[in-house]
Amino acid sequence: MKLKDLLYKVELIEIIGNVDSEILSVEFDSRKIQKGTLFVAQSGTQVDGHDFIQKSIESGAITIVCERKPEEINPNVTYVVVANSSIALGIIASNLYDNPTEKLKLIGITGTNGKTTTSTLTYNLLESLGYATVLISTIRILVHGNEYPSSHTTPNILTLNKIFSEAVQKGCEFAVMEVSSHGIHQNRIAGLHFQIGVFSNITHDHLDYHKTFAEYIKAKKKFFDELPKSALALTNLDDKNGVVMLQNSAAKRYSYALKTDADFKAKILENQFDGMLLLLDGKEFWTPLIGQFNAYNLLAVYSIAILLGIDQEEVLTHLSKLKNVDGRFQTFKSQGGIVAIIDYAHTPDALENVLNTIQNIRTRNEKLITIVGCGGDRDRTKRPEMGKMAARMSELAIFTSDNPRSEDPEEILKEVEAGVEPQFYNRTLKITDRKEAIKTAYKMAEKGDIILIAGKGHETYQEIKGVKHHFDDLETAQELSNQLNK
Ligand SMILES: CC(=O)N[C@H]1[C@@H](OP(=O)(O)OP(=O)(O)OC[C@H]2O[C@@H](n3ccc(=O)[nH]c3=O)[C@H](O)[C@@H]2O)O[C@H](CO)[C@@H](O)[C@@H]1O[C@H](C)C(=O)N[C@@H](C)C(=O)N[C@H](CCC(=O)O)C(=O)O
Ligand SMILES: Nc1ncnc2c1ncn2[C@@H]1O[C@H](COP(=O)(O)OP(=O)(O)OP(=O)(O)O)[C@@H](O)[C@H]1O
Ligand SMILES: N[C@H](CCC[C@H](N)C(=O)O)C(=O)O
Ligand SMILES: [Mg+2]
Repeated sequence: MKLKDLLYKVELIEIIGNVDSEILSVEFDSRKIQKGTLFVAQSGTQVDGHDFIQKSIESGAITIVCERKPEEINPNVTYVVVANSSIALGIIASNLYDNPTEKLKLIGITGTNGKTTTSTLTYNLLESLGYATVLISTIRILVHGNEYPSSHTTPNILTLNKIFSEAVQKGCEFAVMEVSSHGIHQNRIAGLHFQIGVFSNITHDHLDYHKTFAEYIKAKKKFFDELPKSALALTNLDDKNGVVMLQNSAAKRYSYALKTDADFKAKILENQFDGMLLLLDGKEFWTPLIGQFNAYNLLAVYSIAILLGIDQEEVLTHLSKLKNVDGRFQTFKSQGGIVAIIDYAHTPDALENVLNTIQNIRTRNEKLITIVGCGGDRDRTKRPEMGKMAARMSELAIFTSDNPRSEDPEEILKEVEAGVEPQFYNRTLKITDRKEAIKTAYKMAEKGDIILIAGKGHETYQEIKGVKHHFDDLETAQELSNQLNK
């Protein structure tokens, strides 16, 4: 594509050189440059891409998009100076792939918890209704059933446009994606054309990155601030920040809630281990999904479908057939009658929600054993909070490793244990090896007891010092319960 076509709608400060050159590829990483590449230099959390401009030219870059021109100008290279490189990259990426999101109805879901669940359920609903759809999620990327590798909750903007463009070619009509706060803050969604923006909730997470809760809220709010007038914005009014999120949005506003008046409402009539009976927008509705948080997720999915103009009866019929998302309150009953619950709760709020859900359903004639840990190189302030919740709300809490990454697992666990209230000290154990922790839980459990294995959900690895070792909570629970005849 010609450089001038790629730069259409990019806010330019200065151009040095020829804009008629033919660009063969676009990259933001100097290590991936080939001949004829346009390199976008952007500053990051570790290094500044501007420091790699020279290297990228040596590797074949013929155009540099940057915020500051280098001191030395190469006469064979075109320099495009912009105010913000990552926003420019978003617009260039859209142009490169012929603006695919203008041809799709794109739904973006943001919030601390519930993004994967809500986006996956929305994808499953739309597909079951017969609409070809794209899903971009933490667990998987699906283009009308075809799976692509997924490494981030919100991939980079080049990958996103590439996938959306393939989706358009395959005839997809809808796209649903998770929008993470990192993604918003780093402009990984710049230039995308959203039809609906959804806010689920905001609680404690990622303060290592955003520093303060106010900055974290600001990052999420930016998504709604930037939605166009033609878009719809849907918020959860039961969340303290549900109103604030949309207050500066030009989009048409809608709301959902369980506890207050809203455009879309639901009420839990029955909540059991095998499902829930809901009153959804005035209609009784049975779902195999469990727990209040899933009532929110289902209500959000229902609202999205209605806002997309799909018939209510059809939506309810297909919605009631949707099953749990992998690793989200996934239950496994062993031959000895012990119930394991595998859940991705990795924030204090999610852990509290899951424990509350279990408390509301259990008979209390049984023990609840919670196995939990906290990730390394992630928000450390979550650790004592999660330790406190697990010990307070279970008969036994076993603290164990959850992707220690570059950190010492023992040190992470000390920070988790530090949150335990003194009256509950005798309810906790520390078993650093996750498999040993699960084994101990099964050894101590009897028929009818519940083991909550939290934090890793669908993950199939344990990341230690840069190496991902195979580890799967569900698989391990199945294997050990069998081995122990439990
Ligand atoms: C903290 C963070 O989000 N980092 C992301 C960010 O990297 P960065 O800003 O650190 O990049 P950097 O290394 O400083 O480099 C700056 C620039 O120089 C370029 N560079 C760098 C080196 C070089 O030799 N040449 C070169 O050109 C880089 O390509 C980049 O453009 O931009 C990269 C490219 O898009 C991401 O891969 C990377 O994700 C890292 C791996 C990551 O772990 N991110 C997590 C925290 C994340 O994004 N998580 C959220 C979900 C969180 C949640 O809600 O639970 C997600 O959306 O997945
Ligand atoms: N609507 C919700 N409100 C609060 N907690 C929820 C909600 N939905 C799910 N959870 C809890 O949070 C965990 C993570 O859910 P999910 O993966 O859907 O969230 P996410 O926002 O995609 O997370 P991530 O940011 O890590 O991608 C679940 O395992 C469950 O414990
Ligand atoms: N998207 C989240 C997932 C955390 C999952 C937990 N298992 C961990 O590794 O901390 C993150 O990267 O912070
Ligand atoms: Mg997710």
